[in-house]
Amino acid sequence: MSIIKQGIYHPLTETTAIELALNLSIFSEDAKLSCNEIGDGNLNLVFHVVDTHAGKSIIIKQALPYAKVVGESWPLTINRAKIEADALKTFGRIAPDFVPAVYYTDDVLAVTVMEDLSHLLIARTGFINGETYPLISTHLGEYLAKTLFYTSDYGLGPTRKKEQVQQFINPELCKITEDLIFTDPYYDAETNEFEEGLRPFVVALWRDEELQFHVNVLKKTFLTDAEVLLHGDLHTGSIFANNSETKVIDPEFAFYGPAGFDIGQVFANLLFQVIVNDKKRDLFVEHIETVWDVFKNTFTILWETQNKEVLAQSTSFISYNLSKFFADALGFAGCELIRRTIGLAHVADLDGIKDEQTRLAAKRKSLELGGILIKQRKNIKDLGEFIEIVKGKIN
Ligand SMILES: Nc1ncnc2c1ncn2[C@@H]1O[C@H](COP(=O)(O)OP(=O)(O)O)[C@@H](O)[C@H]1O
Ligand SMILES: CSC[C@H]1O[C@H](OP(=O)(O)O)[C@H](O)[C@@H]1O
Repeated sequence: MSIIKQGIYHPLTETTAIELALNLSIFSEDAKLSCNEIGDGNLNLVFHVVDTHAGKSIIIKQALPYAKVVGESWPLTINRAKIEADALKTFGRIAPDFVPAVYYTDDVLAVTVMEDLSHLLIARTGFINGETYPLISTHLGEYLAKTLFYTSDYGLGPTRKKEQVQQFINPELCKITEDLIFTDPYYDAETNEFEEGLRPFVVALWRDEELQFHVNVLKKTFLTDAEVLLHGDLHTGSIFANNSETKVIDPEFAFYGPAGFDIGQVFANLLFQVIVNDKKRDLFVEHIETVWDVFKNTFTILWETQNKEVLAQSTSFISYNLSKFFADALGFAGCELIRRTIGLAHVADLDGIKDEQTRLAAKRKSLELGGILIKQRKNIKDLGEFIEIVKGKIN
């Protein structure tokens, strides 16, 4: 008898996840499946279902009706599973090399069944273990250029674009970002978490009116600039990699926002390695340079060859757009550095440093660099100047 209740949402267990997998005809009827719940993110359940005999496996991801990291006291729409599945399909059509295949979705169960990427490692974990993934920045530059161009008015045309804006309305997940990235770190909010050794720097940050003005401006950009379909949470914990492949997962925060947001999150999460990884610092600086160079070159080619807007193809207009994306990206990178240091959701790059003084020094650099990028973003004229500022702050 089936133990999956039809037409009703309920959280899966390892047993019911196997039953669901068998019902999908991905495995043979007599397959002996094993299943482990492997979710280590803040929000969802992730089941790894394996048929060892046939050498086949899948991932079943399910949204819970609350944020897993906090519990049932933080209710959260399960519609995020549909947003994530739709975004994976959209980005998968645009940049198939960099996105896991989606095999099946169920909006009632809030389930997405997708390609198992277990042969790769989460990039943040790989970096902390000493990997540098030589192709990751080339791949991310191409992924960003394609997804951000082909979902814009210029790549999609204004009518299709408006339909997609509607499809990806995602207020509850956006509100998390609005609070955790653009609001809570800048006052004494309950959600903040930081070590006492940082308190004098955090209090100074709460009193910094110039910083708050610029964060307000960046938040307004995030709230109002519906430029492109964003991944919306593009940190190195949302990227699987090895030395030849890169795959971007977990776009449940997808919505139409400013292109610089995804680019800035990539910059910031590479900057954490620039800050903490003394031995391989230069390689991570090069990764940041490569992300921007590949993004800029690929985006420019797409703009010049695929543009749906007759009048948009002037050098001055592409240059205007790239300058806006760059300045926004620097500001959003600054916000990500600060919120991952003192806000609710931290990063293992910083928190995993065992020695207290080394850890506090790294966190101070993250806060200082974040503040500079937020305040100076419009004065930093190019990539070279950005890198000079980073090196000046870190060394
Ligand atoms: N397609 C996949 N293949 C293999 N493992 C995956 C896959 N998707 C997610 N995982 C595993 O589950 C973890 C949590 O997934 P993620 O999508 O980041 O969840 P959350 O939305 O809760 O942050 C990842 O860190 C990874 O270990
Ligand atoms: C309560 S959500 C906090 C934080 O978690 C999300 O990350 P992930 O789903 O990758 O674990 C996102 O970054 C949110 O800001």
